[in-house]
Amino acid sequence: MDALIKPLRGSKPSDVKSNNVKPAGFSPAQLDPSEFLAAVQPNRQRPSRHEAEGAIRTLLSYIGENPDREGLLDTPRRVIESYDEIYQGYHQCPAEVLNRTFGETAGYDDFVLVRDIQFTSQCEHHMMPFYGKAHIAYTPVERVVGLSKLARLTDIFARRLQTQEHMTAQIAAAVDEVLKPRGVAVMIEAEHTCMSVRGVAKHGAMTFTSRYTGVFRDNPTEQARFLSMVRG
Ligand SMILES: Nc1nc2c(ncn2[C@@H]2O[C@H](COP(=O)(O)OP(=O)(O)OP(=O)(O)O)[C@@H](O)[C@H]2O)c(=O)[nH]1
Ligand SMILES: [Zn+2]
Repeated sequence: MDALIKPLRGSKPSDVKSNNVKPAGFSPAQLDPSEFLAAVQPNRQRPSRHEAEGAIRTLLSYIGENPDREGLLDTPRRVIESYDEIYQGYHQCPAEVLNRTFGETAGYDDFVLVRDIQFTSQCEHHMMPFYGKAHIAYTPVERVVGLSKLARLTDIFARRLQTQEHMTAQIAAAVDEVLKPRGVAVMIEAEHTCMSVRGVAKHGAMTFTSRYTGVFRDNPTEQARFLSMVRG
């Protein structure tokens, strides 16, 4: 558990010398929560910022551009800065945000649902955005977590290269592992730009994924209540 509470990496995204980051491989059968939370592989050499900006110059040349023309001179810097932002989840610890809980709940024992948590993530196949809403419910045992922390948790996993299935499972595993509730339900609905602005080019197609544990998995009534509240 200690390893989950500590930040995944000690370094900031802007550090020049630090370990490389890489999402763990995912197979749907992989149910060990610690696997979901250990999302980075330490001890890999991370390229310097200068090298990363050089890679963007290479890409600019590849698409047929002149990286030395005035309008593109600062583009490699901007792109790497935007990468630091949209991939900052590799440097944040899911367990840390869920650690602060409150015990004065006057015996509240129903589930807590935070619906419509908007997020943007990046698909790991094309490095293109997918975006939508996450709905997260859990049935607390004595202590509850601050509501904003479920949104922060969503962002931590969204700000990594993802598949929607992996992100759904990771959120559920993190809540399960850290809060140890009676059950967790996570549903994500999202549009993938790799499917709308390129390739098959189907605008508006929405993908739904869900993951249930504990009472939401075992009790059809709880699952139905969750679904009806998510649908509003
Ligand atoms: N299951 C899953 N698939 C995804 C996700 N994001 C993107 N994909 C899909 O990943 C697949 C990659 O397929 P490939 O055939 O390897 O790549 P591609 O030639 O670019 O595929 P097309 O998108 O069909 O042009 C595509 O079908 C994408 O729609 C996701 O979150 N989950
Ligand atoms: Zn994609």
